[in-house]
Amino acid sequence: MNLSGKTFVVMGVANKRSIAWGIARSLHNAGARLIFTYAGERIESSVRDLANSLEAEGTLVLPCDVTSDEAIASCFAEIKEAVGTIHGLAHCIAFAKTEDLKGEFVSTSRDGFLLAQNISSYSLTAVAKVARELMTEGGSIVTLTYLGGERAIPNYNVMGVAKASLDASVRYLASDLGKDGIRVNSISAGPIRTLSAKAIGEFNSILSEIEAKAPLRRTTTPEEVGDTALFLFSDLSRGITGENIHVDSGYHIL
Ligand SMILES: NC(=O)c1ccc[n+]([C@@H]2O[C@H](COP(=O)([O-])OP(=O)(O)OC[C@H]3O[C@@H](n4cnc5c(N)ncnc54)[C@H](O)[C@@H]3O)[C@@H](O)[C@H]2O)c1
Repeated sequence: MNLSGKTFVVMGVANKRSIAWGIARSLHNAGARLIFTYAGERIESSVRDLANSLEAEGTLVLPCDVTSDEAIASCFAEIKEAVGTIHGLAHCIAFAKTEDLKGEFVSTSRDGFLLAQNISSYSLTAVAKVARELMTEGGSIVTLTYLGGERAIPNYNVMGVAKASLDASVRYLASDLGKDGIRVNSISAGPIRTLSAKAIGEFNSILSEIEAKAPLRRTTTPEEVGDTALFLFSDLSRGITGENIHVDSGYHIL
């Protein structure tokens, strides 16, 4: 797989456990140039350290809080100025209030519901709108979803509803952007212990269930997700758009 000469935006690295970091490493190993975006000064140094550890020329690290259209516009204006054209974008962003990731979904507040939808689902459309302008040679957009958007999974609650909306957005965006040669797909990752996952109630028991019952009898790694993203970013997947690929040791078939 050779992506040298191509530039990819990776949104959502927080630390070395982030799935976005797994995707970044797969892209980097294939020779791609990377642009990282992050939200909040709190994680800036961690993202910069990881980006520097790649020792790759031309890597950029830019702020982009996806709740702000102005922040998205200014981030992509900077990207345009620096590289002109991008070939792909990894959207690895989600957030919900901890209190909405346990107990009964029926207790979800209006605020909590809208917050999860805004950051975890609408942001894909907000970003695709501006990224499209930079994908002048066509492109590939990949987002991350979870089985909790297809089924009611205990504690996933408000995030499951946000993922269902994200999954539908993938189909509508794929339908709109196909004529520009831009493909839009998702990866439904099996549970991985990351910063965001820590907020989900009884996450350890979800991991144990996968180890005990998934066809492959093991949990998913960020590297496995990264390599599937690499496939979706490459020409090998040129006929695929609007699709969701489960990278979950086969758990979803049960
Ligand atoms: N970890 C899992 O088990 C799992 C499984 C399936 C899907 N996913 C999805 O993978 C994606 C990445 O999550 P992760 O598990 O790697 O956790 P993570 O905590 O490493 O990444 C989540 C990222 O979202 C970013 N983010 C939150 N609010 C933001 C905002 N307003 N603007 C910009 N960025 C913002 C955070 O800064 C962080 O970098 C998420 O969409 C998550 O739902 C995770």
